[in-house]
Amino acid sequence: MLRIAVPNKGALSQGATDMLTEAGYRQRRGSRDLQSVDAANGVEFFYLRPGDIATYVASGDLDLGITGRDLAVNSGAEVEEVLALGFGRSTFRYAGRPGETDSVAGLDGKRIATSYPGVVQRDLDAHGVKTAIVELAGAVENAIALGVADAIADVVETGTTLKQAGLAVFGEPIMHSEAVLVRKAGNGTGAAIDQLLRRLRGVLVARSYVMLAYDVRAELLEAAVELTPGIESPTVSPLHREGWVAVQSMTERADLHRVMDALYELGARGILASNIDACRL
Ligand SMILES: Nc1ncnc2c1ncn2[C@@H]1O[C@H](COP(=O)(O)OP(=O)(O)OP(=O)(O)O)[C@@H](O)[C@H]1O
Ligand SMILES: O=P(O)(O)OC[C@H]1O[C@H](OP(=O)(O)OP(=O)(O)O)[C@H](O)[C@@H]1O
Ligand SMILES: [Mg+2]
Repeated sequence: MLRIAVPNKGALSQGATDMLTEAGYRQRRGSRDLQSVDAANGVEFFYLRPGDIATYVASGDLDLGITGRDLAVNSGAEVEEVLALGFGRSTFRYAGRPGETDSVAGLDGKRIATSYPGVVQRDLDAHGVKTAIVELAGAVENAIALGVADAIADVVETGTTLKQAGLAVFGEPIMHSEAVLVRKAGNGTGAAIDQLLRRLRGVLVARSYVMLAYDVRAELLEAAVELTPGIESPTVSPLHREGWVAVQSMTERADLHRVMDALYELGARGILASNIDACRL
């Protein structure tokens, strides 16, 4: 059986469970279950704290894990990314009181509070700055006002928490993160892992593409296909109406309305977009 670690709670938990469910895997029934078996697919899931997952996977006890890229780096565990999963996106940034601590060089000799000391130390070393790290479990934005640190480094998603604390980001983003599938560094794959990867890639494609169908006069086909090249090649079928063809092509969701408008202006009609529920490419 393939053994896979999944976040048991927190910012990545629901996204991970949703993605595995869409990929056809049976997930745990209750939010307190620590393990579940999907016998039909030959997979056992272990629900662990997201920050611990890279450590379990690096030890070789579990084959794969879903965690945050920032959490994996922070752990220092020897894992490698197999697939980026497109949810749980965040940036990791320095922040301080505007006008007080507002540059990375200015951190020298100061105190920085964070829940991700591994990520921060790596970045401070790269900048050649010596800064005392104050490790806190959370609500790091309070650390400056409460006098335990001069600056912070934390996950920023919308920026609302920083704004409410009167803090501003400075320096370049330390890292961009999202949920990732990891395996022990140097481990190969096998048929079972390859099948899981195909399923997860199928979910990513189904989420980011739609199936676009339209009718167009045959002489406009080449111009239309330039707008909708698809992934491999569009399907073109004859229409009963003389001189017209029907086209089907996978189109990126993010681009959908621009492409539909351009097709309409070109002369295409009956332009329909539909969701893809699942796919294997
Ligand atoms: N708004 C957010 N807050 C926290 N983490 C986020 C957010 N958006 C995305 N993430 C990502 O989620 C992961 C952190 O999840 P985790 O469950 O450890 O944090 P949490 O939801 O703050 O839980 P806890 O407070 O119990 O630690 C990181 O990979 C982080 O980049
Ligand atoms: O940019 P924003 O959208 O405001 O999101 C980022 C905030 O969310 C997280 O905190 P969380 O709610 O997990 O609390 P914690 O600090 O106690 O972990 C993170 O640590 C930031 O504080
Ligand atoms: Mg948190």
